[in-house]
Amino acid sequence: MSASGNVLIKNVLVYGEGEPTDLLLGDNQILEIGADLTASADTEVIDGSGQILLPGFVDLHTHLREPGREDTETVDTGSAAAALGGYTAVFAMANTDPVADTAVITDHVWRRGQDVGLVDVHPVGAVTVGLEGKQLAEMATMAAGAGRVRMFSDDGHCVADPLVMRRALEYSSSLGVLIAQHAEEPRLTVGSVAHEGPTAARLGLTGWPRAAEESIVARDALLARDAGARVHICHTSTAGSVDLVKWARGQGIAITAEVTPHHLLLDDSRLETYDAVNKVNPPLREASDVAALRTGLAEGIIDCVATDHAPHAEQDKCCEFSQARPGMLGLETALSIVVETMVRPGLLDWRGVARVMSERPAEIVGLDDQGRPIEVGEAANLVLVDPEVEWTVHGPDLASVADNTPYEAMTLPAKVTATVLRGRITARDGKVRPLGGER
Ligand SMILES: NC(=O)N[C@@H](CC(=O)O)C(=O)O
Ligand SMILES: [Zn+2]
Ligand SMILES: [Zn+2]
Repeated sequence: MSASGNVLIKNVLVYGEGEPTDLLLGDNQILEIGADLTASADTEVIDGSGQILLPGFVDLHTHLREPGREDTETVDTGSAAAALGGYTAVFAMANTDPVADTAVITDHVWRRGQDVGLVDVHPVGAVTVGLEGKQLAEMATMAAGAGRVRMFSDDGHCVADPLVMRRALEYSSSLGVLIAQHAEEPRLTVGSVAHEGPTAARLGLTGWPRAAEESIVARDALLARDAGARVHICHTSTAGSVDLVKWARGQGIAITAEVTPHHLLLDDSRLETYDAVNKVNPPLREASDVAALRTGLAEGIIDCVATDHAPHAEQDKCCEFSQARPGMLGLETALSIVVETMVRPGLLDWRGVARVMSERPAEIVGLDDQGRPIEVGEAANLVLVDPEVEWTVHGPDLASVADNTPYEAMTLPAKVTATVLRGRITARDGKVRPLGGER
C-alpha cells in the first residue's frame, strides 16, 4: 500500500508491544498503520527498528522563565528542551516576572510557543494576584483568552490561606479549570533548605518537614471535597502524601497528583557535598520516600510524572547552599529517569510509561488531542524512543540556557530519537526543527 504523507515510520514497536509495524503520518493525523507501507518521494522516512513508539509526552509542570529571566530559559530554548525530551505539550508555570496573573501574559506565552512551533506551550495562570496569596486573580479572563488557560497555580508558593484556597477551588470548579497546589505550609518551612531528617541535622541544614507538605495535601483534599472541586498536587515528595492521596480518592475526592523524576531517583544522601545543584523544593527526601513514590506511581495513586523543570543561573546555584535557589532541569532527562527508576526495576512497562507521561497528564488538564491512542485518525503527536541506547548527561550539551542538571556525568538508559507534533517532526536525532528553520 502507498499513500502520500509527510512522515513514514518503519518497523516500530507501538507501545513496545506485538510485532513491528509501519505508520504513515499526514498533516495532523495518523493516516495508516500496517505492514510494508511505502512512501512517496517527498515523505521523510524514519527507520524505527528496535525502537518504541509512544504518544507524545505531556508535562504539567515546567518553568520556562519567560518573561523576566531569559538569562536562564526562554520559550524558545525551553521548547527545544521539551521537544528533545519527547514532549508535545508542556504547561509553563506562572512564577515569571511579571507574574502570569493576567490574560496579557498568558496569551503572550501561548503565542510565543506557537511561533516557535516545537511544542504546545500552555500557560498556567496564577491563582492569586502576584502570587501573593491574598486576592484571587482573574481566572475567567485568562481561561477565555487565546491561551485558554485550564490550569492555575501559584507554584513556587503555596496558596497557604485556607480561606483563599477554598474560594479558589469554588471559583475553579464553576469555571471548569484545575487548581494545582504547591503543598508547603510556609509557617513550617521558615528558613528551610533541606529535608528535615538525620542528614540535614548532621550537615547543619535547616529542615523542611514532611508535615509541611502533608498537612496541605490533607487540608486541600478536604477543601476540594467541600467545594465539589478538583485539586492537583504538584511534586508529591513524601510517603505520607501518597497515603493521603490514596485515602482522599477512597473518599471520592477528585484529587490528582504528580511526582518529579528527581524525587523518583534521588534522595537526601546527595546533600553530603553541599552542592546546591541538589537543592530543590520540595527537598530530596529519604530512600523510604523514594520507594513509596515509585510504588505509588506504579499503582496509579500518583497519576503522572511532571518534570518541574526549573532552570537557574550559575550565580544562583554555585553559591552557599542556604543562599542558592531551589530547582533543577528536567525536560531532556525525564524519560531516561523514568526508565531507570520504573521500567528497569519492572514497576512499569511501556504502556505504563505512556500512561504516566502522556495519557494521564492530558486527561487531567483536558487536552483532547494529546495522550491519545496510537490509531488511524488520531492526532499524530508521537515520540520515538530507543530503549537500548545509553547516554551520559552533560549540562552544557542540553538545550536549556541554564546548566543545573543534577544528573551531570551520569550515564542513563533510553533516548528520544524523534518527536512529532501534529504530523511534523520537531526533533530528530538530537536536533530540533523549529518553525523558523533549523538552528
Ligand atoms: N521546584 C523548585 O525548587 N523551584 C521552582 C518553584 C517550585 O516548583 O516550587 C522554581 O521556580 O524554581
Ligand atoms: Zn512548587
Ligand atoms: Zn515548579
